[in-house]
Amino acid sequence: MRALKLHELTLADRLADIAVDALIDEADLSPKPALVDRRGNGAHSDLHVGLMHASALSLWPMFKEMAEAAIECGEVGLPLREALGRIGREGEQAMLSTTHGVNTHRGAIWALGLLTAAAALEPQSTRASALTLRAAKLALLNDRYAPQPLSHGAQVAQRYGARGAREEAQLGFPSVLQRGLPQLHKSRQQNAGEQNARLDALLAIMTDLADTCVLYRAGTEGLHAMQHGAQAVLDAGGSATLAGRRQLHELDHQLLALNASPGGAADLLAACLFIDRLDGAL
Ligand SMILES: CC(C)(COP(=O)(O)OP(=O)(O)OC[C@H]1O[C@@H](n2cnc3c(N)ncnc32)[C@H](O[C@H]2O[C@H](COP(=O)(O)OP(=O)(O)OP(=O)(O)O)[C@@H](O)[C@H]2O)[C@@H]1O)[C@@H](O)C(=O)NCCC(=O)NCCS
Ligand SMILES: Nc1ncnc2[nH]cnc12
Repeated sequence: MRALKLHELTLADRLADIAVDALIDEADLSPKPALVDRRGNGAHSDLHVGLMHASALSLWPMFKEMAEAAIECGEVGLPLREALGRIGREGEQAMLSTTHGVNTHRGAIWALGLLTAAAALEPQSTRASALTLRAAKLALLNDRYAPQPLSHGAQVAQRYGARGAREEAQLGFPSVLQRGLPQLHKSRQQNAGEQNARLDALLAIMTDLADTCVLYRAGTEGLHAMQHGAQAVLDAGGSATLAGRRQLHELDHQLLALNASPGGAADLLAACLFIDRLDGAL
């Protein structure tokens, strides 16, 4: 059989590769506070890094199908939004059957699904601001077939009036654009090293996010601990410094004690890594 050459990969193949790579890089990044990483399962009794990898890989066909739907539709509109909703729901089922029912990547399916479709629509225009604007326009469209389950996010919205994953996308991913990506670039410029730069980007996202996972598990006490603790690491010089590492260690302990897992921030770090990796890749 003839070997497949790299240039024969389709745009949809390459976007699915980049999305899955972003998820695997997020899972592997260590030490993340109270999240699953290479050290252990963080605040999750039912997760480990191998399951995060398996979950990420199970989503490759879904990301490819989302990119193909965007190429076929050719524009932001209801047909594409509803196709993404259907493909996303099927992807969630693939994820749940891989993880035996554990929600590993629901938020990531949403964020990376929108960004993958936005990139496939205009592969020559993947600058962060243009890409997130197209993704936001998609997120603002109402999928008529979306079920309205009483998700953790919906319960938290009722209880605290918090903005969740839907609003983050509809606003054009401000946590990624205004926090994660600038911090990633800043820490790289300061020669923090790639892993520390990614940790700093995660912490920057955590400083301001209304993470519905944290709110659901640990209420406003958990959210304040996450936001203030993340800011304290950055104020101490970031994860590449000794003082910053001490603060990071402290944050890990505090969040574990509160059972507060910043899963939404982890998904948005994956979105950040996806956008970063798109630069010049298509
Ligand atoms: C439009 C949807 C986002 C609707 O989903 P939902 O109503 O569920 O919205 P949220 O709960 O607000 O968010 C969904 C997931 O997004 C992550 N997230 C949380 N906060 C934010 C935030 N502020 N910004 C961005 N993203 C956020 C989070 O995902 C992570 O949490 C997972 C674990 O959470 P949970 O299930 O609560 O698990 P545990 O606490 O561990 O449970 P227990 O052990 O206690 O039982 C974690 O793995 C991360 O993934 C939220 O879960 C959208 O999802 C939707 O409509 N989907 C349907 C189909 C569709 O359209 N798909 C996309 C097409 S592009
Ligand atoms: N590394 C991680 N740990 C726990 N929940 C997550 N959701 C997405 N990534 C996660």
